[in-house]
Amino acid sequence: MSKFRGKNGNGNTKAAQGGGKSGANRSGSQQAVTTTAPVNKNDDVTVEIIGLTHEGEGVGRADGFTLFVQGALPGETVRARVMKVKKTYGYARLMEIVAPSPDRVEAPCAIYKQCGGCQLQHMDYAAQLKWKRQHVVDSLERIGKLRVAGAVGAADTGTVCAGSDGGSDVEAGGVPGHAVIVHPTIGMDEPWRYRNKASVPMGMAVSGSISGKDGLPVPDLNGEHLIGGFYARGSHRIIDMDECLIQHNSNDDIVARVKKIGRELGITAYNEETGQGLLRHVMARVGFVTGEAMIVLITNGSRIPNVDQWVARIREDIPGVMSIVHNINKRDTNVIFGDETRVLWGSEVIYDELDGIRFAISARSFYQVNPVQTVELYRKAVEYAALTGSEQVIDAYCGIGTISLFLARKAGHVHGVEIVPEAIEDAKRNAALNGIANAAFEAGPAEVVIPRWRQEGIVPDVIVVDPPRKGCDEALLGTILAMKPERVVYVSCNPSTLARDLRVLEDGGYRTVEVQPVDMFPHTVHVESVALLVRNGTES
Ligand SMILES: C[S@@+](CC[C@H](N)C(=O)[O-])C[C@H]1O[C@@H](n2cnc3c(N)ncnc32)[C@H](O)[C@@H]1O
Repeated sequence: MSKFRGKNGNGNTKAAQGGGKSGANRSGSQQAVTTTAPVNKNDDVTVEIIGLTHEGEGVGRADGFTLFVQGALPGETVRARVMKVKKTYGYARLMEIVAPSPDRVEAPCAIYKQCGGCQLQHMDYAAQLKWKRQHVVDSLERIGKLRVAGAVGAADTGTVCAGSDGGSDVEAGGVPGHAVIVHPTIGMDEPWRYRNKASVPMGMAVSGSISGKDGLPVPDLNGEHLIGGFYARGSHRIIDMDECLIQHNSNDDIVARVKKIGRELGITAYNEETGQGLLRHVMARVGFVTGEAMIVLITNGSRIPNVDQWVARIREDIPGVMSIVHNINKRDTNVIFGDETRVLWGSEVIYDELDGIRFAISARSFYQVNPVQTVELYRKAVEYAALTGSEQVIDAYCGIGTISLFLARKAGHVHGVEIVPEAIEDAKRNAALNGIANAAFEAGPAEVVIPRWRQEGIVPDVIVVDPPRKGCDEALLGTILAMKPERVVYVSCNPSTLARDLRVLEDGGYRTVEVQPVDMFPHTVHVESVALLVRNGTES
């Protein structure tokens, strides 16, 4: 039962039923019960929250009308102010928690409410893990039309699909057939300070009482100074910050010091509206095992004024930095990196280790951001591959060869493919660095390279895929079906595209046996999973 009480003097009193059986969705493609919204902008309403969207917003309903309330948890009664009303749903701002959920905790981050980086700090960690598993289950059922063992259906478990991730056009509930086991999410013992990489956007703010080194005033840039932090929720407004509780301390320290040096040298930040200004992002990366750090200055221009001073000051002020890199991005884009990268000082790469394997990582290469959980994820992928030492394995979307080298320790031969040429250079270097001779790498789109490998006669026993959020290319899925490996191991950072692709593989003759969610991103809504598929008829 959800209660909505209008308070804006428009004469409406809202009282309504909530808790329908199917998931809410913003696109309105499901049955829209109400065409005229029973609430108006600026109404203060009391809402019982019945679920959580995949973006982490609480969901309340009135007569089938849905309100999304950021910061509210399932089971809570909250007072919220209606901010936006669309035809079949609206958004409301959390004003007061009338009756809290037992899963509610105090978010420890001082800027949690403004910052868009984390979405679940207000939820107990054990509840986050449970919710993430349910998110995977929902996606498999709704999008993949898979039957999940022991699943009771999304609407009964308080999870609501927001629709924007592709879950809107199918009904809740699984289909008859084999049941997929979805394991409890593997969480962290210490779910803070887990990120090894920070990519921090830079901006300008009106100067206050900022002083430079030795208390000297910083150069006057029309009364403004350099700031840097993450974007406010749902905007490109930068929240200046010096501490992020999910970042490794080294990254916080680096970004804070680089900002300070930048201020003292009179560096301007790029303004995405005018296209003027220099510094766009500062990226800091640290090897958890080695302690080696890399700094990347991403600028809107080829020349950094006082570059020698920059480098000298960074080296002087920040111990542990092994690599200072400059990347040039002059484009009007949200993409962080441009195409031109050069080393300003030190090494082109830093090193880190995962499960005893050493990796060289260059500025633009993908490297999982949570190394503790990465080891869990990769061990599970290797377990699912069930290698005996003789198998031919393809690792598609291999990045710098991380999973490939884990697999190579147990396989006959691993063929890795990745679209970023620098990452493939790193992968080759990494194989050599670890004395691994049974792994070869090729740069190019997986959907082009793997069909060619097929023509060349490569017959894989196992194919591992770890695509970006958009999932596997259709042509690649077709090639996997044509190559008929005994096992497919699918590593995914997006349950929606995972479910979509599992359906294609199931229809092509594979059976999804089990899925293991892994919490790579505590306190955010993101969840990583690894799925095992076997070819029908190859396993009882
Ligand atoms: C989620 S990351 C996984 C990387 C690696 N498996 C790891 O765990 O570090 C996805 C990778 O796919 C690469 N990629 C994106 N599109 C691709 C494509 N069409 N073909 C091959 N690689 C691609 C990206 O550059 C990125 O390195």
